[in-house]
Amino acid sequence: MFKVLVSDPISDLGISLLVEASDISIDKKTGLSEDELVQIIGEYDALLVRSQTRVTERIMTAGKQLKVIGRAGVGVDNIDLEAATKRGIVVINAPDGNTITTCEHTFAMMMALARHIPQAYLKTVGGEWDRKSFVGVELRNKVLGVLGMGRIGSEVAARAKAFGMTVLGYDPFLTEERAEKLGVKLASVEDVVREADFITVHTPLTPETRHMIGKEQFSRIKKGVRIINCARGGIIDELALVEAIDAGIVAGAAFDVFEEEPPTKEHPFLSHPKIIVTPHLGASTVEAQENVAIDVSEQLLHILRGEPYKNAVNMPPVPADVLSKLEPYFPLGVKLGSFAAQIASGPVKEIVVGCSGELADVDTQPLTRYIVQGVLAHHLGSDQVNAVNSMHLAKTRGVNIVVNKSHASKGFTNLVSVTLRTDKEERTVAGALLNGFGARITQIDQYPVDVAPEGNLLLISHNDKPGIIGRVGTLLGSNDVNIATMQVGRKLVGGAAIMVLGVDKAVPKDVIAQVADLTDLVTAKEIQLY
Ligand SMILES: NC(=O)C1=CN([C@@H]2O[C@H](COP(=O)(O)OP(=O)(O)OC[C@H]3O[C@@H](n4cnc5c(N)ncnc54)[C@H](O)[C@@H]3O)[C@@H](O)[C@H]2O)C=CC1
Ligand SMILES: O=C(O)C(=O)COP(=O)(O)O
Repeated sequence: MFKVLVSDPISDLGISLLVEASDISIDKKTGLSEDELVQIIGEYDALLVRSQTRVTERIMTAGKQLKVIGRAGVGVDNIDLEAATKRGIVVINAPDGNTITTCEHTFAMMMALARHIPQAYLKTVGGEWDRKSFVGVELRNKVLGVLGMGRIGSEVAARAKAFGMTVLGYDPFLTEERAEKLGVKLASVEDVVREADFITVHTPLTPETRHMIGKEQFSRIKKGVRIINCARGGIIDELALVEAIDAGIVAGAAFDVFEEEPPTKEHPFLSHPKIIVTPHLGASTVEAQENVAIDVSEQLLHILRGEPYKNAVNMPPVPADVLSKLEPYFPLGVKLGSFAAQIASGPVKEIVVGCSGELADVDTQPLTRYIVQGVLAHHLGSDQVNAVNSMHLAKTRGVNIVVNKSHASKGFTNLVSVTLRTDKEERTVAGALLNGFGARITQIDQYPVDVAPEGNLLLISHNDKPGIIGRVGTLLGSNDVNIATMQVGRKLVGGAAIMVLGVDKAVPKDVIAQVADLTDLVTAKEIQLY
């Protein structure tokens, strides 16, 4: 008998599959503190949650029998994935079941914002008949900027067209062809900021999306814009938004999510007349809750019964014999993928994986999964992509995967390479495991290098002229950026060259811009590999 603990409000109908299963017993205990969960989790094989329960490492350590954590929804930012993976606990989510519901909530918020419905309601039920203060705006003929064109963003775009809106879409995976299919104009964040009358965000919260609309964007944003966030708190800088509204730049905002949930009573959104809020209700419909609970219950049963399953967010199942040969290459694969994703500009259309040397005789499919994970995680968020779901995600986003194998490995026992083909360019990174030295990046584009793939790196392309290294070093030094390692690569004396610097901390954006402005510098890009 497997014991399942449901610790958040989850649809009864959705989990009827579990309730009726003869090998499952279910306990529902919602609203427990971490201490209370730690006390009881030891007897359970599975934990079923939404976003309220924070599944911490402490809870997992106490969950000695815990085999699976099911998230009835999309975001798994409330679950410590690393801790789960370390313990072999499979984390599954239900990414498709609440798409439409959240999209519809976005429209509810957009229309409530355009027509001041919450504010007008409050006055009316308070006994006032105020028809002057709440003159709204139409959606028709307005420009809607959608940042994040995944499941929810694409549905929002489709419905916006029915309202007669022009849709500008931005997503690192949005190609010209897909944009055309969706009837959306492919745009940059900058285009959206400058042109949109309404902006809605539908990305995960990642280091890249955090404050993607912040102080800097508000300084250029179209006057009178209205902003909606039904994705994750923190994508829009909350304080900068309040300032922009108070300065008369932004006309209003509608937020379902907060940087800290629940927000404190003093949170400026809660008393602002131009900001409307809901308490993370995006996924809260009868239908969505049934859908996500059914999805996650089905998978949970498969996992507990040892059957194949989908949508595992964390655990890569690799056969033992293959694992022993390939495992050392998995971290290198993720880092090569991530490195390539960080240097390539434009939506990725194709990932070409090269495995040469002894690896040519091994089933390298699991390694490919890790490389694709590295590429996709840079944009989709490292909590959403893993070696189990990376190929599926690449497929659903129309990214083609090609694998080339060869016994010739340029003097290395094994060489792994990743080439990304985007709308704009083709970029290659290769690496190997060197005896006694560990993982190394051995090639960037056409240049041979020897770089440890870790920490903060600065990739500079420049003209091979005397003095350039000194100028870069002086500029970084004067900005308190310490250079730990340096590699220079070139094909021809005096020709195009690259420099890869390992630096002790993240380099501020303005310093990178100054580096890029140096004489004989072509580009400067920071790469983070963790
Ligand atoms: N308010 C609520 O109750 C709910 C919130 N959500 C949240 O909504 C968000 C979107 O969910 P889905 O559409 O299902 O996810 P998805 O994974 O299908 O779409 C996210 C998209 O964001 C894109 N993206 C990543 N970085 C980006 C960047 N820097 N700029 C622009 N786009 C970027 C990705 O390429 C991807 O296409 C997630 O954060 C999810 O947790 C989802 C359901 C309910
Ligand atoms: O699915 C998601 O990402 C959500 O944010 C929904 O959260 P919830 O299940 O309503 O607590």
